[in-house]
Amino acid sequence: MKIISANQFMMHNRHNLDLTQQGVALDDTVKSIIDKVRKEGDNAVKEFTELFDDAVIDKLTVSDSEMEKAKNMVGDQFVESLQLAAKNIEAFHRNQQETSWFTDNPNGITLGQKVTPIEKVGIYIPGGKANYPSSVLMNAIPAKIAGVSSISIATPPRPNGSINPYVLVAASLIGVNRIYKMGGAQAIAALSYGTETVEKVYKIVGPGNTYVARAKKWVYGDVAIDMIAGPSEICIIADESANPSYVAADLLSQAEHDEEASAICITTSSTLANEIAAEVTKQLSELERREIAQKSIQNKGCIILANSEKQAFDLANQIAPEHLQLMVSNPSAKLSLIKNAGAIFLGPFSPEPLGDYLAGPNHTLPTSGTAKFSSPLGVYDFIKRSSIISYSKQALLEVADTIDCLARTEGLKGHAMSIQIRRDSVL
Ligand SMILES: NC(=O)c1ccc[n+]([C@@H]2O[C@H](COP(=O)([O-])OP(=O)(O)OC[C@H]3O[C@@H](n4cnc5c(N)ncnc54)[C@H](O)[C@@H]3O)[C@@H](O)[C@H]2O)c1
Ligand SMILES: N[C@H](CO)Cc1c[nH]c[nH+]1
Ligand SMILES: [Zn+2]
Repeated sequence: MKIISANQFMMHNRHNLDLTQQGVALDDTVKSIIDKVRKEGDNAVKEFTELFDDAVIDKLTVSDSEMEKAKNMVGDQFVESLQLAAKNIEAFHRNQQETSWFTDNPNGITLGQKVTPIEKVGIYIPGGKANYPSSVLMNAIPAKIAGVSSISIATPPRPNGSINPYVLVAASLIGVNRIYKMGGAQAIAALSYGTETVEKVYKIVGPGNTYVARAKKWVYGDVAIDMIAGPSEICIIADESANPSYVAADLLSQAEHDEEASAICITTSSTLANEIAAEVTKQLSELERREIAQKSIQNKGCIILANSEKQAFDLANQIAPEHLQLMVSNPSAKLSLIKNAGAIFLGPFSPEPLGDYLAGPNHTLPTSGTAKFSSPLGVYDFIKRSSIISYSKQALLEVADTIDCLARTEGLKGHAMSIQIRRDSVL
């Protein structure tokens, strides 16, 4: 793993931003997939599924018998683990529930905000390079708590046309309405615009690779999206108190997701930097997904040698990583230095995978620097708010002249008339 200075990192990043050709090619691919699915519906989805997932699909939906078969394929330990994770995720997300509120004033004015669940939601569950039953829990549980009545899952099929049984069992545990065998940009397009089989949804949530993340960006506006939740990222700020083997393991935990994943460590200690680099090499050789992790470490991984603690935190805020681990002494005292991160893990015994599976907070998190303005997925992503305004006759008469003045100033006589007609009818 390369060790570079903060300046080298900044230069490299600037250089990377200039490499827009890659982004343009990705956009062209994604846009052409979306257009074809809009025009040709199911047939296009099936064509892309054959091309990208190597699977020939007859029916796009998972049948009841496939669900039953999946339940017989998974072991008790998995189901028990899933149940414990679900319990923690539900308990955490219940705190995010929002309710309608109304303010009643004595002069006949009632104002308020009505909270309504979004009716139809599509959840993308990745499935290209790994299987993510945990993402089913992370996305479907907050949707259920919010009261979404129609939940559709889209996830890519395996080459034999089936869906991973662990994903199906997780979906059955939470109770979703339908599961579609489709992945990538074609799934995002089908959920956004509908096809003969796929029901159009109002909002799409869930993580995915660069094709999925980019497709969500392109359909935004025709449907809502949660955020850009693309290839996984971890940034670890470590000081001399950190155990290099823990740091290396945590970096690799995210590198193994995808060649496009990013694993970065920032430290002021060159001794620690060398120890972490050596550990990464050692632990890489023990990984099953060695090739993916190795490419990710080569492409996007680095250890940055900062010249001060302030520079370390400034850099982390600039990167705005999906996951930020503080492997420093007294980590909670440093929380106030962090402005941008999807999830923050404090101390040596709060490693990132704890959050991926079990702790309770959501693992669907903003990537690519979007933690500067986005939050983790939550119950709040599955609701919308409507304002409530109710005035009595008397209350309206008292403000009629004020509204009249403002409306006429804007040159909107129709607005003024709407008030005047009421005032004149009661005077
Ligand atoms: N940010 C988060 O919250 C979060 C959470 C979990 C996982 N992730 C990320 O999700 C991603 C999962 O990726 P994955 O690949 O395993 O599954 P995926 O389901 O996201 O992607 C697989 C799909 O990508 C499409 N695809 C692949 N190659 C293509 C090509 N050349 N042209 C067009 N389309 C192509 C195919 O349609 C395929 O079905 C990883 O990057 C992981 O790090 C992120
Ligand atoms: N680390 C991923 C989010 O970037 C979530 C995940 C699911 N399973 C394992 N990891
Ligand atoms: Zn992970």
